[in-house]
Amino acid sequence: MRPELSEYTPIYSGKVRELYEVDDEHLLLVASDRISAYDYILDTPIPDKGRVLTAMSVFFFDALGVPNHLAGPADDPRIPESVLGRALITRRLDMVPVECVARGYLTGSGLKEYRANGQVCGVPLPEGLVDGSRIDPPIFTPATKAAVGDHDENVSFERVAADVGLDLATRLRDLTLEVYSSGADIARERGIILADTKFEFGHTSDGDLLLADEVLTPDSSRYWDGELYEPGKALPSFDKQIVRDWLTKESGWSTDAGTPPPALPADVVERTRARYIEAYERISGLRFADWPGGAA
Ligand SMILES: N#Cc1c(N)ncnc1-c1cnn(Cc2cccc(F)c2)c1
Repeated sequence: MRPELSEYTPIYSGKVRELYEVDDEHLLLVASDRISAYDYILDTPIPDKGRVLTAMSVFFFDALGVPNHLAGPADDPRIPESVLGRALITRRLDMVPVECVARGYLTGSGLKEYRANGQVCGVPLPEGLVDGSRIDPPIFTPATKAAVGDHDENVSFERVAADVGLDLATRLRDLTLEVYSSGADIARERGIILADTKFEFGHTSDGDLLLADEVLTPDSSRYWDGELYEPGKALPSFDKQIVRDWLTKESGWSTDAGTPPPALPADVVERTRARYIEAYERISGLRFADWPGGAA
């Protein structure tokens, strides 16, 4: 008999995820079906988004073989039925207060910084790069965790070293670039570009540094369709572009409307759900139908 979610103490609620205390040593990390666009949490959920992104994290945790915070399987008996398939039991860690970002392509806030001063987080880049240019080898572009509702602030490696010490900053950088490169290689072989990603790490009570949070999901990474990739062209998001295009080109809403986006039509929801499943099945080579928590 599985416990009820109400038996666990909620300790954090993010835009699309929640964190609960299971016991002194363990947490329950829950991924919702909520989707965000243009800094809004949309009213319409995407069915199975939480389960697909949880399955993606588990695939990459297993594939990358890096010591991590997972403390049980996807069907662990401590996981309540109501969140089965979109929740994981993890070890409770002392989290390192650094958003560990790796970039293999120039876009977003990195592109904005580059256009202003030719570098990203203090890392100089060659002249002449454009939106979507490959950065090879990838670069470590850390950020400080923002308060709820704010954007993270890009910081230099030197600032991270000042905050957490040079040894730990160096380990965070090396691990971030190693894990990103390995994951991006796996995805690229299957036709999906992981342009960038954000990792979080934490320490056990024994002082071991573990990879935590979610790993290489479409919510923590930019997913691009490898078949469409060419530098200099605004690159659509593999998973979110259907929603973005409907909102800005068909719904009558605009990003400067000052009002929340409208509810999504059923076909946009279903096509978006299908894109998440397609990304998972292409990258993992597994069937989403085999993942726990599906309709009985
Ligand atoms: N992972 C992890 C983790 C851990 N293993 N131990 C202690 N703290 C965290 C932790 C704290 N904040 N977050 C972000 C986060 C993740 C998921 C859902 C949320 F609501 C919020 C993660």
